[in-house]
Amino acid sequence: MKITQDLYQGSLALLTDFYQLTMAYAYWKSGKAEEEAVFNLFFRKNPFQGGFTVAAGLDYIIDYCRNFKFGQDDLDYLKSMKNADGSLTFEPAFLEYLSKMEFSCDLDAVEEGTVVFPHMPIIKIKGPLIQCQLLETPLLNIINFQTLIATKAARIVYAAKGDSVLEFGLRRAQGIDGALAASRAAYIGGCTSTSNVMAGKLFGIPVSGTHAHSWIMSFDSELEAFKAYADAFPDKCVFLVDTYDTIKGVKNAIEVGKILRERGKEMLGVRIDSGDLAYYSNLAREMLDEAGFPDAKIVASNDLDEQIITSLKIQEASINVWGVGTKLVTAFDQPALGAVYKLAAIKNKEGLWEPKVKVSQQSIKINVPGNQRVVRFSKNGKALADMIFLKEESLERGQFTIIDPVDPTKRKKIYTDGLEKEELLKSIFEKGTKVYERPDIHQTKKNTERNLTQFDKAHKRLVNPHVYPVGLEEGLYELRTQLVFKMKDYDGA
Ligand SMILES: Nc1ncnc2c1ncn2[C@@H]1O[C@H](COP(=O)(O)OP(=O)(O)OP(=O)(O)O)[C@@H](O)[C@H]1O
Ligand SMILES: O=P(O)(O)OC[C@H]1O[C@H](OP(=O)(O)OP(=O)(O)O)[C@H](O)[C@@H]1O
Ligand SMILES: O=C(O)c1cccnc1
Ligand SMILES: [Mg+2]
Repeated sequence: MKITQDLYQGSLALLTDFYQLTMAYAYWKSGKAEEEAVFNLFFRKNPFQGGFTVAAGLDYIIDYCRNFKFGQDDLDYLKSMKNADGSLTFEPAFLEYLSKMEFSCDLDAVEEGTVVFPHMPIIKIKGPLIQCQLLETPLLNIINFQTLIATKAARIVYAAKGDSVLEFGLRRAQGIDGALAASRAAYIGGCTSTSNVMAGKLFGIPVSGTHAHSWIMSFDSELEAFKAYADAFPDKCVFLVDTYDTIKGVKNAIEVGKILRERGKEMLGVRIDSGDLAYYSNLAREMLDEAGFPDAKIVASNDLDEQIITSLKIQEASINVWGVGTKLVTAFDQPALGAVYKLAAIKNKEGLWEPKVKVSQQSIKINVPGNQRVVRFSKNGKALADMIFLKEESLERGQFTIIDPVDPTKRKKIYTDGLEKEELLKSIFEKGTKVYERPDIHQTKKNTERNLTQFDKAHKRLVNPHVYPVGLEEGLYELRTQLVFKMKDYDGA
C-alpha cells in the first residue's frame, strides 16, 4: 500500500512544523546553524491521572534519524514556497545547504518499555542547533503518541490482573498511522495481541480475533453459524454469543462445543459483547462448567477500559480475556501526553556550554537546564527514587539530596551505600552513527514488564497513586534557581 510505504520508507524530513524550517533558515542566515546545542524531550505530568508512564516510540525515532535527509522532491517543494511579496521563502543557497545535511547528532534515550516520570529527559539530543531544531516536531509526534498508548495499555493490563488483553482498536483509531502506532505501543504496554493484521505484518506482533455479529446474522440461525465456523476453524472457536439472546447463545456454543469434542477438537470459549458483563459472564461460566467445559474461556468486549475492568473484577465477573479497542487506541480520557522539547544548553562562541532556562509564571513549566543524566536508585530490585543530575556530576558519592522540580519543600536524602544505580539514558547515536542494538518488540514488551515489577503497587494504583520521588540533584536545582533569577533580572531586592 503506497500510503504506508511512503510513511515508513520515504523521506520524512518535511514532517515538521513550518516554523522549524523558517527558524532553520534564520539560524543558517545568522551563522548559528552549526552551533552546538542540547535539547531535552520530557513531559510534565503522568497521563490518565496515573502514577507512572511507559516510554515508547524510540524505534520509530531511530528510523526517522537514520533516514533524515531532504530528498529532491522535498527541496523542490521548499523551492516553490513564496513570501507574500512573491519573493522566495528560502534562498537557493540554503536549500543547497539542506540538500547536504546529514544527521550528525548524539542522541541518548530511555529504552522503550522504561517506566518514566515527569521532568526527566526521555530523549536528549546534542548536535548542530539546526538539526536539533528540525527534529523537535517529529520526535514529539512519535514519542507523545506511542508513550501515551503504551501507558494506557499498561494500565488496562494492570487492571486485568494477569488476564490476556486483546487490542481491537483499528476501526476506531486515529487514522492509518495512528492505528498502526497504537497497535505497536499497546503490545509494548502489555497487550497480548492485536486484531490489526498490518501491524502484525509490519511489527511482528501476534494477531488474533474471534468473529462478528454479521457472521451470525448472515445465517438463518445462530446454531448454523456456529457450526459453519467450527467447520472452518475447528481449532479457533470463540463463539460470539450475544447476537440475539446471550443465554441461548451459550447453549448453542455448548452444543457445537460437544460436536467439536466428538471430532477431537476443543472449543476455546465464548465472547460476550453487550449487556451486563458481570451477570452474563457468571451465568456463562456456570453453564459451561456444568456442561463439561471448565477450560472454555470467556472473552468480554464492549467499550472497556481500565476502570470498567477494575469494576468487573470487583464484581467477580468470570471473564478471562478482555478485548479492548476504542478507549485504548484513542487514549479516550486523555488524548495527548503533552511532552515538550526544550533547549537545555548551547555552546557559546568561546566554546563554553551555557545552560538555558525558559522562565514561566508556572513553576511546573520551567525546564531543567544543562546537559543531564538520569539515575534510578533501587534496592533489591525495588525502585526507590530517580535523580536528574548534570553530566559532569559523579555518581560515586555516598549521599545525594534530590529536590522536587516543582515544589522545593519536597526533598529526599539518598544514601547510596547498598543501592543499585541504573542510568536511564542510553546512547543511541554518536555523531549520527547508530551505536545502539535495538531489541526486538518481544524483548521490549518484556522490558516493560521488568520495569513495572520494580515499582511498588502504590505507584501503579490507577486512582490517586502515591507519587514516586523524582528530583533534581541539589547542585542542579541551585543552578536552575540562579538561572531563573538571572533571566528575570531578579536581584533579590
Ligand atoms: N457489570 C458491569 N459493570 C460495569 N460496567 C459494565 C458492566 N457490564 C457492562 N458494562 C459496561 O457498560 C457499558 C454498556 O454500554 P452500552 O449500554 O452501550 O452497551 P449495551 O447496551 O450493553 O450493548 P450494545 O449497545 O452493544 O448492545 C459498556 O461500557 C460496558 O463495558
Ligand atoms: O468496544 P471496543 O473497545 O471499541 O472494542 C471493539 C468493538 O468493536 C466491535 O464491535 P463494534 O463496536 O464495531 O460494534 P457494536 O458496538 O455494535 O458491537 C467489537 O464487538 C467490540 O465491541
Ligand atoms: O476479533 C474480534 O473479536 C474483534 C476484532 C475487532 C473488533 N472487535 C472484535
Ligand atoms: Mg461498540
